Amino acid sequence: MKYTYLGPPGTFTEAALRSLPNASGIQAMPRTTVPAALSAVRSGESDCAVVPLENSVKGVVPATLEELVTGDGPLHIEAEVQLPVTFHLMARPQQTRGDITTVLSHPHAHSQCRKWLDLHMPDVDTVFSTSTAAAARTVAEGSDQNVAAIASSAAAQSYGLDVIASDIGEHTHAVTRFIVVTGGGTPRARTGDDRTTLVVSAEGLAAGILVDILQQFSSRGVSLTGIQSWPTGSELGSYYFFLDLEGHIQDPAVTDAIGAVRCRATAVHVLGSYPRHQAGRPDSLRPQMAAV
Ligand SMILES: O=C(O)C(=O)C[C@]1(C(=O)O)C=C[C@@H](O)C=C1
Repeated sequence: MKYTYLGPPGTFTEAALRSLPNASGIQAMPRTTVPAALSAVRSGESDCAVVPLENSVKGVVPATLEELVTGDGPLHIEAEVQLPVTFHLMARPQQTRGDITTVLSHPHAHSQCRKWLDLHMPDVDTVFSTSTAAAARTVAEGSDQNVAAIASSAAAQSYGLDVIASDIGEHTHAVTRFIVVTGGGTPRARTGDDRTTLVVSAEGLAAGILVDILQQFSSRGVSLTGIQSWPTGSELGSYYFFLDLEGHIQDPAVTDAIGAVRCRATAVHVLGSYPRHQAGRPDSLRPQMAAV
């Protein structure tokens, strides 16, 4: 099985991929951006992509949401993985904090460490990179001694950097939710502890439509675990709604609620029903995944 992921090696996304139950049979193929990892799935170059979707501190990862909501071609969420993310400041060996004038990182990682930087290194410049590991690699391979990266301990090891400040994130227990995306295929079997993700478009519909849509879930006892809006691009105030809910598309209450939403919305696209992440659950991915 070929899996593209947000690389290079050493990203948190790679750690999520390596935590999958079928990881030993995966050919991991790093890509520079989330859209590139997902495009490979659409073109058939890879079977699956692992990408970050949201973080407990800084919220949704915009590049992933945009691709799921507006990208060309079918994408299907097959599984989710939640991983703790711990950020370290790292530099070339022998560099100290006082030598550093520029800090590189992914915008999501940087914003989780901004308070620490403001307090301890208020004068450094920030340069954004495509991922935390890309930042670490740039620091390791570049000629500038005065740069540091914010990345994982795995990235420090992979690129031969020294950690010069540990655990500098705003919240020590930050968690990122990653998703495994395929180009289609059969829905995951119901486990009894599932999540369903869908995109609802209510473009051009009357005021109050969002409340009406949400009521279709609450009146049937279906809990929403997340809602994000993404602009349709047609005019200010026009949105797609990205919904996460508890339950499987085959649960009667979920089927019924989605049917009622279809009657009200302009379009409904179910992105997937899949087991909710549980720490240590060995069956987050079905064993027959290899056959997808
Ligand atoms: O850059 C990485 O290591 C990633 O896997 C990306 C990413 C993100 O997109 O949010 C993943 C988790 C962290 O919140 C920071 C960065």
